[in-house]
Amino acid sequence: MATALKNLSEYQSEGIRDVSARRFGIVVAEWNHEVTEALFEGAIATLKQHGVPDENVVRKNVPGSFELSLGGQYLAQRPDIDAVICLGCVIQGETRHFDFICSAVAHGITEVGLKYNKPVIFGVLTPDNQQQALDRAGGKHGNKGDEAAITAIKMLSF
Ligand SMILES: Nc1c(NC[C@H](O)[C@H](O)[C@H](O)CO)[nH]c(=O)[nH]c1=O
Ligand SMILES: CC(=O)[C@@H](O)COP(=O)(O)O
Repeated sequence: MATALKNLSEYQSEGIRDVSARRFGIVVAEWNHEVTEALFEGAIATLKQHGVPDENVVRKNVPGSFELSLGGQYLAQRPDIDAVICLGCVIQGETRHFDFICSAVAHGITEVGLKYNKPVIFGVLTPDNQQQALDRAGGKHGNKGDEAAITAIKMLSF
């Protein structure tokens, strides 16, 4: 279902376990920081709503979304972190660079989760333009950061 037909911040809550004692890593790409900071605010707010204290969250920044895979791996390999949330925003430009970044980071984040056998969440927006990004970072379509955080929580409830 396209995002335009659903709200990223709405979710079914049945089956969610208590995660207040679990520890989360959040990796935030600095590119398009207005958007990625909004994603982070959504993610941290969602974790707090589920009882996760600030001290149970480790935040690290990376330059761009391409680096989310390695940043996510740095955190996923830590025995004191139960799940990793990767937040980024890759906006289509004039060239095919967008395609290479999006493909690399999607595959990279997937590989990290499988390698370390723990949730590593793809919280990366891949819009055509800035407005589409803002609409999905606390705008009319909700917040991808909320979705990424609740996805991490649900995977820890597996
Ligand atoms: N254009 C965007 C980038 N580009 C930078 C890459 O992510 C990477 O940091 C660089 O290629 C060096 O390895 N990153 C984004 O997150 N969003 C963009 O729109
Ligand atoms: C996704 C990108 O790297 C992109 O913003 C770069 O823009 P361009 O393709 O016009 O060089």
